[in-house]
Amino acid sequence: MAHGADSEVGRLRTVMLHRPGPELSRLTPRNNDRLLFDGIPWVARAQDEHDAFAQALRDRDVEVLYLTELLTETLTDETSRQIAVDTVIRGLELGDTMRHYLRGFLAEATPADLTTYLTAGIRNDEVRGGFGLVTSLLASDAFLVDPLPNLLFTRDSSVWVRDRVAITSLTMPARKRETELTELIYTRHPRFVGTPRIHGAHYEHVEGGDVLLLSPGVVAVGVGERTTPAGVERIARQMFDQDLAHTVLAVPIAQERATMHLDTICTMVDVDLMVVYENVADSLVAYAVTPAGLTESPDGSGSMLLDVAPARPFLEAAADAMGLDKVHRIATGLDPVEAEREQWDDGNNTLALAPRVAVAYERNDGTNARLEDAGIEVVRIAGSELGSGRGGPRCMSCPIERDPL
Ligand SMILES: NC(=O)NCCC[C@H](N)C(=O)O
Repeated sequence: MAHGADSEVGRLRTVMLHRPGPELSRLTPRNNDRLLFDGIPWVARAQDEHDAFAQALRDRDVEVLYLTELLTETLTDETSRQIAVDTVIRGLELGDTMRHYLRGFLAEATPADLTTYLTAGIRNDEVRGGFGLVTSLLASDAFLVDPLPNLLFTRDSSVWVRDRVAITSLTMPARKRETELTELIYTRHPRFVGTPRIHGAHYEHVEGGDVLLLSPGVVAVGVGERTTPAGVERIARQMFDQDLAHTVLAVPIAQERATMHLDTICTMVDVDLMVVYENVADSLVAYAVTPAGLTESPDGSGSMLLDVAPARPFLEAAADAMGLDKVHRIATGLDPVEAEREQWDDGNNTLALAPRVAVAYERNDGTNARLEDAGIEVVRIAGSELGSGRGGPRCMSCPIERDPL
């Protein structure tokens, strides 16, 4: 396959990252909660940490694509620019006077500048026209176009399942605009034109951090703060319909910030081995969803029926669906307090580069030691600043191509 992935651990060939940029400088103690950061990152250090992450991937022969470079290349095309501008000025903060001004202003911007406006946003005191009620009444540092600091977490705004890409449907208002950018890239960038797509931002909520490709044909989807039950139902039907999966495991997770996505609780480091947050490992369950034929309707069209098995322990249900005797697990921490600390700091959120080789934040000593005890090669990266948005190596990466298992 030209692009795509059918597992979490097949050799990683191509990945999309986002190097943190001016959008991070928009964070203040007044807006960081709304913008889903737990602190105010030191931007230059975050960039250094991210560059080291990208270099660690390149050192392993992984092709690193940057979201903003793909976007800028996409925006060299006039129709793409038009779509991007039309979409961003739909924002309801603008009012028609400012909308009219920004339409003209953004249409004149270079592709690189337009990328910056789309990602770093536009503050009220940065515009040079469109003055009126909106500019007068909004605070000078209010955003006319919100910044997207969570673009860093490319995992969530799109996900490849075999040779298709799913544009996801993000839940949190601060992140919704991210999929306007991924959709534009996957629809109009020459590298991706014609790529078959599933799901979409207009559908029920599904975020990429909740989607784990356990093995070819078996997909686990977390259901919690971000992905809804209806979202899993929607994406499961599409995956069955297009032969992308034979089993979807719907895995309820606590609707809390610490466990916002399934990949904050567990990630795969080998074909039959996961690192799992020990404090919840024994209580995680899964509902196995499988296709159960089509209903007949009078007009001859059918819709797919789903069989939903009763809840079972997650790792048992996973092993059965994957055709394995057992899925083994490595604990984030044996001591519950260490486990809680390292889970919070994304110790579970590893990015496999190949079976038994995984990138992890260096700070999670206990978890990394356990991974190494189990024979996993741990590629350590710094994440003191990157982690302030609550995401680790898996969250910060969207695999575009992995070798099939
Ligand atoms: N897959 C992930 O767990 N992504 C991390 C997303 C962090 C981001 N600040 C958010 O709250 O959405």
